[in-house]
Amino acid sequence: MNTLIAQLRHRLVVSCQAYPGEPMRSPDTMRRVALAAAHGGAAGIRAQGLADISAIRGAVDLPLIGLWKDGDDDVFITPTLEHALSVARAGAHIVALDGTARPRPDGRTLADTIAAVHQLTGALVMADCSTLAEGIDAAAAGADLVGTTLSGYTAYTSKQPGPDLDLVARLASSVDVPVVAEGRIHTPAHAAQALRAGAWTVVVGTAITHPSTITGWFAAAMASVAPTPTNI
Ligand SMILES: CC(=O)N[C@H](C=O)[C@@H](O)[C@H](O)[C@H](O)COP(=O)(O)O
Repeated sequence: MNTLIAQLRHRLVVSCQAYPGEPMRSPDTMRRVALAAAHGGAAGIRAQGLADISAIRGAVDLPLIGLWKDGDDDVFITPTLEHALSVARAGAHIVALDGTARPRPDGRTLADTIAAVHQLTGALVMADCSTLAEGIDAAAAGADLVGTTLSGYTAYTSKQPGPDLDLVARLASSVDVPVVAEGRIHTPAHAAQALRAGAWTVVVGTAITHPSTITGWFAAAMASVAPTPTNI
């Protein structure tokens, strides 16, 4: 077992991402968010974009999962081999890439892409999948970890309000590589359920590192309470 993967066993990975146009979209801000997550007990960090990956790698001494979201195509998470090599060279220990069966913009297969990342960089590969079949195929294609990241984000999967724990459980009993529970893990209880379902590690993003969304959750819950004469 690779030591980085062993370090993540039953531990929390915090995804530190801000989206285009958002106030927190800056490598230095994400570096600080990652440091805060490390301070709070995160065992690993997931980060998007070469500048963020590089800034976080220089500051936080934890396993780093890197990705590069690019393009308007269906396949947008580290869509090509060139993206994957850049992510590894920016400092990611683990390159997260689209692990679905959809055609990739550079025409390479998932297996070729994974083999080239291994050969040329020595980084590990996490395949972001949306179904059981994709996870099984990604493991067979050489992925070091398979994640449920894309469940609910492909045209052929439906988005549940919470995490896809059923997919976590079915993957965990079907593949020999560690399963990463990721996507809509919004509470500590969800994270514990994901471990019970067989996840090796759990990635939490929005619920820890995206204040705009979290603020929206609180505001919506409060807006749904109609004022009464006693609380006006
Ligand atoms: C589908 C997609 O693009 N997922 C991205 C992958 O890196 C991120 O936007 C998510 O924040 C991440 O997966 C963590 O999930 P959540 O924020 O739900 O805890």
